[in-house]
Amino acid sequence: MTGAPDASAAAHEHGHPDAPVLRLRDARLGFGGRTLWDHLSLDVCRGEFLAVLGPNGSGKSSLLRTILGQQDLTAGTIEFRGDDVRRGDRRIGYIPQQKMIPPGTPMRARDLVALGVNGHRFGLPLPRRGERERVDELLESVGASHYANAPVGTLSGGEQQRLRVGQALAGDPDLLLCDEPLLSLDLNHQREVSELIDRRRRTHGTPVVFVTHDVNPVLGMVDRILYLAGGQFREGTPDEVLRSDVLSELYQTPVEVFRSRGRVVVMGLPDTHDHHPHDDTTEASR
Ligand SMILES: Nc1ncnc2c1ncn2[C@@H]1O[C@H](COP(=O)(O)OP(=O)(O)OP(=O)(O)O)[C@@H](O)[C@H]1O
Repeated sequence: MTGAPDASAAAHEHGHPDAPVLRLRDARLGFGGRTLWDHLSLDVCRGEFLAVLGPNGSGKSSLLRTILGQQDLTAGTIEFRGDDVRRGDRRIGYIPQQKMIPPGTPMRARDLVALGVNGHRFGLPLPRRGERERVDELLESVGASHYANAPVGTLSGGEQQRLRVGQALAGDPDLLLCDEPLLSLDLNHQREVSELIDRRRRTHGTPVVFVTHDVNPVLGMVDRILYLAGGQFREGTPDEVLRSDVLSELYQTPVEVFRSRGRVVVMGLPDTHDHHPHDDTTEASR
């Protein structure tokens, strides 16, 4: 070490534009006798797209819950913008799995987005006029203006999911958490919704933590992968992690990773209790 100023250390000071937005140090999460992940140290910086992969039950959603302050770590620390995470922080936007809203639900498309703006659960409501303009702006930003007044239960899964993206952007978030937001969407809607998320990252630098079983729809956007399995994890670029040797070591069984036409295909995944039961070949990462 020299006496010269350490630029990378300075950049990690809270308030510095390059300081990590999210920082975990030596983090562990376990339930009962089971450890989901341990010694997890991770920085997520502005503009980054982190995909979180792994089989069922590996702790992907639980990781999001710790970031949302809904789940305490068993050990270690987690900070969002230099402070301990706290529940209900509006600076974190959350996009859940797409679940169909039943027809007949007495709510228009714009009402779903408005929930993110007028914040039934958070803070003071905006004046109605400002609220309406903000909702219009958000509807426009997710390409949903033309169905703004439609009953939400009559919309397709992809249309509803656009609204959830709009709702998540309402608080002008500094971090976007996505929990399998493309699940059960067709390929076109997968592309549209993932592009909306990626656009926010590119225009505002909002980092994205994206939980998914299938990395392929977002492979071109992903900077880094956190792959959880069997109480262990691997972290790195897609080229560093999505490799036969790395995943074989992680799963402790031979796994083969192929690239085909820009897609990742993983073969030989163990048929464990926490793995999707129906296949041992998948285009992705289960
Ligand atoms: N509060 C809790 N108490 C006890 N066990 C829990 C709790 N929350 C989660 N678990 C367990 O931790 C494991 C990981 O759950 P989690 O939902 O994070 O997995 P996941 O990787 O998101 O799985 P999936 O892909 O199926 O959504 C599961 O076995 C779950 O039952």
